[in-house]
Amino acid sequence: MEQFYTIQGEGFNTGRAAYFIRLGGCDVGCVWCDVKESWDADAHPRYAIADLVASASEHPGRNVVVTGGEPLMHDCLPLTKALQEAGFKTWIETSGAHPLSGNWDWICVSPKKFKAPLPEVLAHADELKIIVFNDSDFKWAEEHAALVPSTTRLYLQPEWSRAARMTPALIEYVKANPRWQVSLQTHKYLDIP
Ligand SMILES: C[S@@+](CC[C@H](N)C(=O)[O-])C[C@H]1O[C@@H](n2cnc3c(N)ncnc32)[C@H](O)[C@@H]1O
Ligand SMILES: Nc1nc2[nH]cc(C(=O)O)c2c(=O)[nH]1
Ligand code: SF4
Ligand SMILES: [Mg+2]
Repeated sequence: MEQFYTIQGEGFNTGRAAYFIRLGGCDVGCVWCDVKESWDADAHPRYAIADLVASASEHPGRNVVVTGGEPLMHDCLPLTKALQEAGFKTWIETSGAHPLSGNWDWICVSPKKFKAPLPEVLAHADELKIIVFNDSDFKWAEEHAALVPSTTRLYLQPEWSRAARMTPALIEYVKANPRWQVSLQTHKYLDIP
C-alpha cells in the first residue's frame, strides 16, 4: 500500500529508525482501526520485492517494519528473505489472525476481539501489544498474556481516540501490575508518519 522511512512509534522498538512497508488487505475489521484505507488490497498498487528492498536501501536505517493491513494475509517468506539477505532486520506488526509466514527478527502481536489470534502466532510473539479501548480490555489483556511465552514483553497501548479517557486507568494498571509496560503511539504526538 505504502512505504515510508520514519521512527518506530510503538512498543519495544519505539524511537528506532525503521523503513515501513504497509501491505494492503485486512479482514479483521477493528472498529477503531487507524488505517482503514488499507483493508481493500485491490485498491492499492503492487510492488516488486526487489524494488521494495531497493527503496529501503536508500536510507541508512537497517530495520524494516512490515505492517498493514494484516501482513500475514500474504506469504511473507519471499519479502523477509530478500530483506534479510540485503542486511535488514525484519520486524512485523500483526494481529495474529492468520498463519505465520516469513523469517522475523521481531514479532509484535496485537490481538483483536474482532478475529481471534492463532495460538501458533502467539507462541512466537516477542511482544504482545494490547490496545486498551475500555476497562474490560485489562482482563482481556491478561487472558492473552497467559497464551504467550514467559519471555514475551507485555505492552498496553491506549486506543487513540480514547487515549485521554483511558490513559489514567492504564497508568494505574501498570503501576499495580508492573510486568506490563505503557506503549504510546509516539509518532502521532510527534506528527510524523
Ligand atoms: C494498523 S495495525 C496493522 C498491523 C496489524 N493489522 C495489527 O493490527 O497488528 C498496526 C498497529 O496499530 C495498532 N492500532 C491500530 N489502530 C489503533 C488505534 N486507533 N489506536 C491505537 N493503536 C491502534 C494495532 O493494534 C497494531 O498494533
Ligand atoms: N511511526 C510509526 N510507527 C508505527 N508502529 C506501528 C505502526 C503501524 O501502523 O503498524 C506505525 C506507524 O504507522 N507509524
Ligand atoms: S487488524 Fe490491524 S489493520 Fe486490521 S483492522 Fe485491526 S488494526 Fe486495522
Ligand atoms: Mg499506524
